[in-house]
Amino acid sequence: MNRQTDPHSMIQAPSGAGITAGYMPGFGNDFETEALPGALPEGMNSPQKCNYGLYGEQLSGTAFTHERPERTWCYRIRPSVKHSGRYARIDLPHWVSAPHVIEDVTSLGQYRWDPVPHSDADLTWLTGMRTMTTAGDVNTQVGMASHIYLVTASMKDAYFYSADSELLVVPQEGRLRFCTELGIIDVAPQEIAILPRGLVYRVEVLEGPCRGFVCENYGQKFELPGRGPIGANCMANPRDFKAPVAAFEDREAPSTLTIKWCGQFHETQIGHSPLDVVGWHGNYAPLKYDLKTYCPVGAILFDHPDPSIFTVLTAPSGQPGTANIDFVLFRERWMVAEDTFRPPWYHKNIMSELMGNIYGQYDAKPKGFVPGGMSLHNMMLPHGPDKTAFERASNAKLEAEKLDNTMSFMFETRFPQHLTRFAADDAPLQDDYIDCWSDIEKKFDGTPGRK
Ligand SMILES: O=C(O)Cc1cc(O)ccc1O
Ligand SMILES: [Fe+2]
Repeated sequence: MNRQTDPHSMIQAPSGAGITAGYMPGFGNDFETEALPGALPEGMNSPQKCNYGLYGEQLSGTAFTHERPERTWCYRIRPSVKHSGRYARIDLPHWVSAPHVIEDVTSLGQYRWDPVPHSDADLTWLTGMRTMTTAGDVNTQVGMASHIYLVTASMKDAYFYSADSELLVVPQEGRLRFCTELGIIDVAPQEIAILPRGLVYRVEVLEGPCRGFVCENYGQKFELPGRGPIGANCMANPRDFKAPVAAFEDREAPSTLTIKWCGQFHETQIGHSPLDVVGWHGNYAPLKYDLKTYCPVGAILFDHPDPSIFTVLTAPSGQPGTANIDFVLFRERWMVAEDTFRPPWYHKNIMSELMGNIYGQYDAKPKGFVPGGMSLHNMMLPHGPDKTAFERASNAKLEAEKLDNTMSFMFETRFPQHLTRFAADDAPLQDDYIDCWSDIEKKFDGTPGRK
């Protein structure tokens, strides 16, 4: 075991070979991992004294009485209560929580934004978060918020956790490192990270500038969708999700811990790094997932299935089949359906659809929906292919065609999404978006026959 001498570095298990992220496969597994041999007690959770003088501490992500509890036992250098214990309210005006309905902002509409540009400012994970929409209510743990992050600076002696939410991070540009209590997760575009509620972490820039999307889930955790008749394979496979191996910092340094709690931000001071968990076991852990391992299943003869066929993760709302949030991925795939209008159909949906483009071109919108850009088709508002996509798809010679150079996603929630002031006024809203449908022509002339 190598002990790093750089006070900012982490001791890494099991190789000690420096700062690299190591992972264990599986979604919802009961993991166990230790950065020093014997850090985990054998066969029990609360020995009278722990090895190495560690403190045992449980992080509960579900009620104690939940029928399938999600919790992790941490063995750490100091218990988490060892901070100043005084919380001072701070302002992060761009990170907004539901309910947040602004009187003079109209959320009813079809909206699309160009990528939010970077600025010259040094922005961290906390100061670079820009809320676009909110839905539901953070206080009752229902709904979500969508954010864009613009991050150019690492957090230094600064840590964060959200008591309000689980964060689903979808990078579009740059590479980020999440140094968490339970280990290190690195993410790049075409990967995602899931950071559970209550987990403390610091975010570092590995390669900047970084831009991406965040779905802040106020409700029940994301889980893998039941695959029903599809069976046990394809879509997202559990083994492709990776939890980090234990890694810890033994570092004395005056530090700040920021907590998001009921939509407000509070700071407290701490004299050491809180990333001091030497070993842990349990099933409540951060994860990463490579979106390129998502195996899409689709129509192999005719017609266009509902986009739920592309669900990567779903966060239940308590009403079966009606998610608080579905995370849906539109990636490269073959289009083979015969005598079929292949792009998404025109539709209205009770769910609210917020989309982001990770790279390439989306089939329903060949122009205008660009990488880093977002769109919102809110509850029960009609949308569908633009004029160009419609004409092309209804006249194309239907051969097997590979949809290449495409990766977009959707955060789809059962709740209407409300625009923030930033989304309405500051972000690059495309005022002419709805014109993409304006010259769709009337083809009906009363005579039968396909036109
Ligand atoms: O609106 C969208 O582009 C997303 C979407 C895609 C699709 O294939 C079917 C329905 C749907 O809402
Ligand atoms: Fe849609």
